[in-house]
Amino acid sequence: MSVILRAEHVCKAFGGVKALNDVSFEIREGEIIGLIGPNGAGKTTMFNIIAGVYPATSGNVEFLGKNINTVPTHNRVKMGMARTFQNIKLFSNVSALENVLAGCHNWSKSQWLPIILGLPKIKEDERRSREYSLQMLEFVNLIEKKDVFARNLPYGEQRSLEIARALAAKPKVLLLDEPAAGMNEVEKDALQILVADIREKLKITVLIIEHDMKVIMNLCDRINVLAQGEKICEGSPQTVRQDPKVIEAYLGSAMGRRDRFVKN
Ligand SMILES: Nc1ncnc2c1ncn2[C@@H]1O[C@H](COP(=O)(O)OP(=O)(O)OP(=O)(O)O)[C@@H](O)[C@H]1O
Repeated sequence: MSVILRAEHVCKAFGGVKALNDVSFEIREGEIIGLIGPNGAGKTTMFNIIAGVYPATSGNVEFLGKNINTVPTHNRVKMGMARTFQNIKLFSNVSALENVLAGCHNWSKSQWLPIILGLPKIKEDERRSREYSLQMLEFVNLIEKKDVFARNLPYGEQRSLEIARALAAKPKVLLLDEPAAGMNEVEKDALQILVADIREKLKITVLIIEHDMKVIMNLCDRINVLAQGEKICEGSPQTVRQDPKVIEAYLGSAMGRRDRFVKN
């Protein structure tokens, strides 16, 4: 399996706060990789650097063998990177289908002038975008809700819709930022099946930030653990679960988290 995404010696400082210090890891094609750590560990900062929200202070990010340090976010999407957000960012006053359609824009060639002119090529593009969006809604089990406004969907379905919109971009890598946050146990089980299907059926590589240890341990091939901006462990769920540094980091940040590692 070839390396699809690589972070090399990434550092990020926000004023005096060192959010990331010399963090390196790589993701191979077809893997589901976890990025975990206690609150403030630097997970979202790492995600934002990978997605191009802001640059690293130093270090490199490579995607598909190319250094992307200076590639803007929208071009990373075009290259094959899509993400969801910790706080859901849907267009709340439009339908589920229209939300997913918005995710197709990076490969659909539709532009406003040809649409107004009603050119046949654009009609064909629109038809393909709509067809693909419906397929993605079906994939995340929301086809019945295609005409429902995003804001009227239950929380778990809003998260699924966000995933469908990211999938509509036809990514090679999907970045999921705390997809299980706020979900009940039934929704979490469905999420695990969905993420496994994204890898198996759509052949998309996944990087996932998640606080829910059961979800992470069940899904991931390998896990990278951050604490206070540094990578303290990398390995299989089994390795990470038993690593004293990991247990210590979680214990240090919130008493009781150790139980979650030991039991799950
Ligand atoms: N834009 C910013 N400006 C200043 N400091 C920031 C900024 N973003 C993050 N930080 C700081 O960087 C550190 C890492 O934050 P980050 O959000 O990456 O952690 P996290 O692991 O995602 O935490 P959580 O699990 O709570 O979401 C924290 O100390 C945070 O306060």
